[in-house]
Amino acid sequence: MMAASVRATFRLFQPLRPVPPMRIPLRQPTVPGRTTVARTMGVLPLPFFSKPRDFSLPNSSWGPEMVRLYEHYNSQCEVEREGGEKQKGPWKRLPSYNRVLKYATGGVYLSKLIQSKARLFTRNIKEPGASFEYVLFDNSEEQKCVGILQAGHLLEGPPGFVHGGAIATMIDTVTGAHATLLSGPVMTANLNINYRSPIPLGSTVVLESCLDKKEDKKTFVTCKVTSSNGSKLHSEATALFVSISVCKILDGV
Ligand SMILES: CCCCCCCCCCCC(=O)SCCNC(=O)CCNC(=O)[C@H](O)C(C)(C)COP(=O)(O)OP(=O)(O)OC[C@H]1O[C@@H](n2cnc3c(N)ncnc32)[C@H](O)[C@@H]1OP(=O)(O)O
Repeated sequence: MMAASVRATFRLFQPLRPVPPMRIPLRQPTVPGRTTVARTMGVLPLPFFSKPRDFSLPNSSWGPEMVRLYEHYNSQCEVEREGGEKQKGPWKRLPSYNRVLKYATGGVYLSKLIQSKARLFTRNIKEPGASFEYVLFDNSEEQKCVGILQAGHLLEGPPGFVHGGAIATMIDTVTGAHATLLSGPVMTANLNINYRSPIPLGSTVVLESCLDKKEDKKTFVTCKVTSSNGSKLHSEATALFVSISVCKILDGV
């Protein structure tokens, strides 16, 4: 029963809403004479009431190429018809938050404390521009998903260039989001990357994920990472995502 209602709200594997956070202890000393209600309000987590931050919106760290590409796709999310009426365009920007719903146990050994502190790997560094600055756009008609990435100074691998693991992370993120939109909840089963040319630290690159084929539980996608003007191929990848049942996530097995 519980699983069914959770399943309904968990459609599309939505990691998009904030988690009602854990109760946190009062930092200030308890005021003598406060009512029970007032004391309860005192320990209610503030973020519960606030709107979650969408990390895929422009910020001051974005360079001109990042902004240009964002505007290129964002302008195609809504198009103006004759007569000035607006309608949905071919692309859709995917919002991005740093926490996911915690219906899943994430493994039976994961403590409540760890769960309350969990953050999405690609969104866990607060300083704007320091690590992964990215935004995803989806084109369902063309079965394509595009990621625009500005790689910050904390992603260094070889001196002056982006770490291969960081590139893999972003390929997994773009293809994973794409496969989720195509097939519902999935896990990465296989990710195969050819690194063709290094990505300069601080530069902006484009990741393009395309559906290759779908076979039963399997969704195969390909991904190319190119320079912002498309002239240089940095990496190419193939990925296999296997559909999983929501119960698998819920039960942590
Ligand atoms: C807007 C949204 C944003 C969403 C934003 C999300 C972005 C982040 C995305 C990050 C995604 C991740 O990092 S996920 C984390 C990394 N991945 C994992 O930890 C996965 C660990 N592995 C597993 O849990 C499991 O092995 C699974 C789920 C992958 C598969 O297990 P299963 O469900 O039991 O499936 P199983 O029956 O064995 O296999 C089904 C079919 O797939 C094939 N198959 C299974 N594994 C493989 C494999 N490695 N290579 C080839 N083929 C395989 C089998 O042969 C079979 O084919 P046939 O016989 O039917 O032909």
